[in-house]
Amino acid sequence: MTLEAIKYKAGQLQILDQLLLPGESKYILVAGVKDGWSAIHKMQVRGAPAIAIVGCLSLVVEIYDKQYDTKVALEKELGEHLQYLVTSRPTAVNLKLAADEVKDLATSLLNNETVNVDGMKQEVIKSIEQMLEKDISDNRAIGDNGANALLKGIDRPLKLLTHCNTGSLATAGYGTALGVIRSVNERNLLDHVYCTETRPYNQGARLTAYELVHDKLPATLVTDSMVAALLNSRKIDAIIVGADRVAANGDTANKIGTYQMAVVAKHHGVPFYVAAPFTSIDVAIADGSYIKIEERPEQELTHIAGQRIAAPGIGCWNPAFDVTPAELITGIITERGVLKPSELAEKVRQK
Ligand SMILES: CSC[C@H]1O[C@H](OP(=O)(O)O)[C@H](O)[C@@H]1O
Repeated sequence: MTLEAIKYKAGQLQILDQLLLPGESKYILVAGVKDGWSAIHKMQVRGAPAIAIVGCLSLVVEIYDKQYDTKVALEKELGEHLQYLVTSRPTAVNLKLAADEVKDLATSLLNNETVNVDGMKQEVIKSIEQMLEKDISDNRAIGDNGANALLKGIDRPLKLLTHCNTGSLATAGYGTALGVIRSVNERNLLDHVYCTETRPYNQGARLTAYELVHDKLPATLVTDSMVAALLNSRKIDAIIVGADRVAANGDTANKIGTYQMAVVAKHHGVPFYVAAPFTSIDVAIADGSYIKIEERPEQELTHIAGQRIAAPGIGCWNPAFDVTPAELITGIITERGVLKPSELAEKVRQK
């Protein structure tokens, strides 16, 4: 079993085809931005941070062996590729923020007369390659900050519930919400983790269960519809989920089903945490009403592994995400600490 979603070295990029998991562990080559766009759009690679890293690394693959006559030509091509890549999936903000950073770097290098075109290309490649290590270090920090928050005032093992997949298969490694669960376990204070199957793409049943079994964590798979019964019958200490886009007021877009879990958590007095790096926070939007929610093909709802499970002819609605209002969120666990939703915008501006 492998948990490395992304394999990159010196301009060569491969991704673990997550559409085949858990049955088959197969890497596919990403030979440039068209492959990158397609792999993200088809969800062969998914997860907000992983989408940003694979999108940008596909750009590195695209330009790695190319020669450019001028910095203007290089900057123009970078902008065109990045504009294309960000159309692969609309809800997670990470790829857009990463693309903006690369574009800003390219513009800065274009205007720096001490840098030639080859130097500009190498600087852009280096900045993107660094995203891999930074994501892993961010996730480790999120894990520690989250474990500290969940265990504050508690000296017994925890029962936790999570949704979708937020582990090594959604990031460059370790994970966000699943990283917190890993950090709690590293302190020998994880009693049990419950993961939802996360219909219709089944990231929980196919991917999170895969990671939990790989790590030999005490875990139980439940259906999305069991969350209320689970909180009503077993003492769950906290729910912890990931994020695809957090607005300035703390409203959070995450996998469909997250919102109703937050409502149930409120009803049962269970703390509800979002774990996300600052690369998932979009202070350019005031609240969750501005977040575009991706709608996916109905086949993802009507079929499982190519087998039809829904009556032919039935209409379908398949939003991939929903928005949890900030007032239902206990805290947002980031690499820079655990923030109340109301503290977010100021903390991000402090950069
Ligand atoms: C670590 S962010 C993971 C985030 O992304 C997932 O969505 P998808 O599988 O459609 O890319 C889900 O919302 C997770 O919380």
